Amino acid sequence: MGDVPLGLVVQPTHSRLLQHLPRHPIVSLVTGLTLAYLLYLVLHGYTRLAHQHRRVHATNTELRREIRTRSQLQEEVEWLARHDELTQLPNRRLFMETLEANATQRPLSVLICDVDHFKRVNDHQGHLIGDRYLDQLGRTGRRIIEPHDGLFARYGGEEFVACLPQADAEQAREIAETLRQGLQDAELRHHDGRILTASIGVVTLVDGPLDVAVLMQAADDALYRAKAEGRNRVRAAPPLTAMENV
Ligand SMILES: Nc1nc2c(ncn2[C@@H]2O[C@H](COP(=O)(O)OP(=O)(O)OP(=O)(O)O)[C@@H](O)[C@H]2O)c(=O)[nH]1
Repeated sequence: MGDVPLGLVVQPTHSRLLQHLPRHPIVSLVTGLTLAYLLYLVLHGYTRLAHQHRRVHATNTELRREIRTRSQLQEEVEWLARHDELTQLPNRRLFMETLEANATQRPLSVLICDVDHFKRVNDHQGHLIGDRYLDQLGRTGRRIIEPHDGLFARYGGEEFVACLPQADAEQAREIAETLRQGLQDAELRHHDGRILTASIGVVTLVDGPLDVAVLMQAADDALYRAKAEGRNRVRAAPPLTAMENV
């Protein structure tokens, strides 16, 4: 007191301390265990969720890959339905569809081109060389026909066809002659050194409705004449008008 500082010392007695210990240690234990269990549940749930998330992600990736593969296959199937695998050219089906799509175009010309004595190539040089020749003839034909807004297609075997919307009889004949010359200039040779050639039949629908069978028959007749008259030449059918085309 006065200048002497006043100090206060608290010293609980042993019995007092015992009074503040939990009265029910079992309650504390259960609470602790419950909390630990809840923590375990939370952690376990989180781990399971993370695992499921990874699985869903992997399944999604796999699904996306599968969809990509299927749509590529689908595109391939659709392409093959309208193209020739050997030459990559449009096939007969696409050619026919193109004709139908141009049903109202006048004039509308068609060429049929048949390789001369092609059997000899297969017989003397083998089918593989024959295939390679068809491929090269296809490329040449495409290069010549497409700039005229035409479609060059493989009709089957060693026969090719071209659809030339808007080409009149004179133009179609000129294009056919360019094609014949171009195929010859490709310089594909028979076993004896002779150059491989082709014969071409041409027809033009001038007016009247399109009858595909009539048009193709007329082109075929012209081709037959080209063959009969010595091959390696172009022959044109008389232009088809409404009168002839019925
Ligand atoms: N290598 C090969 N040959 C084919 C293919 N398609 C058809 N050919 C062959 O083409 C030949 C056609 O022969 P032909 O119809 O007798 O006609 P050509 O020998 O060309 O005689 P002409 O038409 O009368 O000038 C056959 O030998 C067929 O096997 C093909 O995809 N690849």
